[in-house]
This record gives sequence, C-alpha cells and structure tokens, in this order.
Amino acid sequence: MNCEEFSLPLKTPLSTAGGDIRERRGFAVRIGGGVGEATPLPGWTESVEECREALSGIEDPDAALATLDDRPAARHAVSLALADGAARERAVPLSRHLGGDEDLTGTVAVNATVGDGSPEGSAAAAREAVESGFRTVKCKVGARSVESDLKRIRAVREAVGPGPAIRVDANGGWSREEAEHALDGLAEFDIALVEQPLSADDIAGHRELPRRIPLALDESLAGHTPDEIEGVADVADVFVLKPMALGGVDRVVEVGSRLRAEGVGVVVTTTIDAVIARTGAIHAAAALGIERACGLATADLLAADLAPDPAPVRAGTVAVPRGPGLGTDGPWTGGGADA
Ligand SMILES: O=C(O)CCC(=O)c1ccccc1C(=O)O
Ligand SMILES: [Mg+2]
Repeated sequence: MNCEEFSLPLKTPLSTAGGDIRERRGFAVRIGGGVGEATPLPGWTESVEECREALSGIEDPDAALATLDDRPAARHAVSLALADGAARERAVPLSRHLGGDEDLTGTVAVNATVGDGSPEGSAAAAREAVESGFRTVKCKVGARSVESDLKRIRAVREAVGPGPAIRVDANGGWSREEAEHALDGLAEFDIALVEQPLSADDIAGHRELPRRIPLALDESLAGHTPDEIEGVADVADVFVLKPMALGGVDRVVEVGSRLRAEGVGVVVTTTIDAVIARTGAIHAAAALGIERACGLATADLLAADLAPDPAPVRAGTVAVPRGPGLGTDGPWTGGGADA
C-alpha cells in the first residue's frame, strides 16, 4: 500500500453554519492496481492525524475494512482502492462493479452548491449556476439569523425564477424554534429540500419537525453503519450519503439500496473531495441509479486537484466514466512517480 499526503486549497472558502471550509487535506492511496483517497473533514470524520495513523497501521487492506468503522475516511480510501483495482481487473466501470445496471449508469444529475453570503452574492451565484444548466441549486443557510436567510432565499428565488429546484442546507445550525420559524418562512419559496436543520444528535427533534418541506438528514448519518442508518429511515424523506463520512462507496451502495427499497430518497454527495473520491462518489450514485440531483459538483470549489477530472460537470450533469474502474488517470497510472 502506497500513501501520499496532499493539501488542496479552495478557490474561496465555503461558508456554512458549521464553519468555513478553506482547504482539503488528505491522502491518495494506491493498493495494487487501484487508487483510493482519504480526505478527512473534522466534524464528519476522524482528524487528518488519526487518519494518517490508521492508514500507516494497515498491513492487510482486505482485513482492515472490518476494523475501520471509527476511521471512515481511512476506510473510504482502502475500500475505494480495492474496488477500483477489482473493477479494473474485470475491465468494468466501478459503477458496474458496485452493482449498477450498465443501462442505467450513463449520467448523474448534480446540484450547484452556493455557500453562505449576502443576498446579492447568493442570488448572483444561483443565477450563474442556472444559466450554466443546473436545474437544482443548494444554498447554505443557518450561518446567520433566520430573517436574513429568508431574505437571501427570497433573493435567490427571484433571481432564478420559478423553474429551478432550490434546496437549503442548515448544517445543523438551527435550534428547534429557529427551524420551525425558518420552515414556515421558506414555504412560500417552493423549497425542494431542507437538509439537516437541527444538530446531528437531535434525531427526536427532526422526527417532530413539520414536513411541509421535504426533510433530509446529513450530519446525523456521519460515522454510522448501514444498520444504524436504516434504523432511522422513518425520520427523513431523503438521506444524504457521503462516501467519505460513511466509510466508503461500498457502504453507500449498501445502505442506499436498502433505503431505496424501503421507498426512502437518497442523494450522494462529496465532502469537497479531490478527484479520486469525487469520481468514486459519482460511480456510487450511478450504481444506485439515483435520479435526484446529487451534491457532486464540487470540483470547481477547489483551486487545484490531484489529476485531470474524468467527469466534469456539463449543464448540471456528469457523464459517468465508462473505462475500467474509476476511469481516473493520474500519476498512479502509466509510469508515474512511484508506479
Ligand atoms: O451537497 C452539496 O451540494 C455539496 C457538498 C456539501 O454541501 C458539503 C461539503 C462539505 C461538507 C459538508 C457538506 C454538506 O452537504 O453539508
Ligand atoms: Mg449537508
């Protein structure tokens, strides 16, 4: 197993109710012919230091999968590298290796991600996204007062017109009272989804919220196993599945197919990952055959990346790479530095 540390700055920090994300540090991992990535995000996964330690202690990658439940980013890297290697060996795209139906896995719809900001700035970012073809725009909320978020979202709806879907993501920033006030006020803007209104551990509060606007859980799922997630399947309309926070694309496909079989909605999103993990998330979304827009349009938030993007966003859609495995090319393929 080969492990290389990286640090990638964002073009501009992504402001959320959970704080600003300024850079993404992580590890590109190679196991045999496959590549994986661990890009820990404090609050969602283990720390970078814990991740480094977990990765450096791995002797048998296959066996490690069963021991890394509390190190989801490290488990993500190992499971992705193993799955990529196996898919390359079978000469099938990772989406198909993960169980996807080849006929279903052509493209994945994605949403634009708009950070917290002024009403004018948010409206301009949303309009620009819609002009470039996005049909769904997700706006961060909960970093300022409910009243000022309502002003922002009004400005966003006015800027994009009635057609595009608008989601809001509070990243757990609201109290129960604030959430009820916000949900009341948002009703007039035809909001498609409200993501994680309350703190991660407040499952009871989420269960009691009015569901006038469909509800999604995100932070509440981080670090939890498929069984644990299935245990709260009644709490929300949509589950946000982040491969990095759930321990890998295998876990996401497992829990995602179980939830979908129960009639629960799912989306797959990144934690603003580098190209390896982002492409893995695209394959996971494709394997699940998700039609809802997924939060995978995050490459443009990064000022640099590890390798060329095999699945760039075009008009709110990504084409799933059709080559073997992830379909990424980088220093790890074809005679790179340590190949
Ligand atoms: O879902 C998206 O649009 C992009 C991903 C995103 O918003 C995000 C990125 C990093 C950490 C947390 C989150 C989140 O969904 O809360
Ligand atoms: Mg979220």
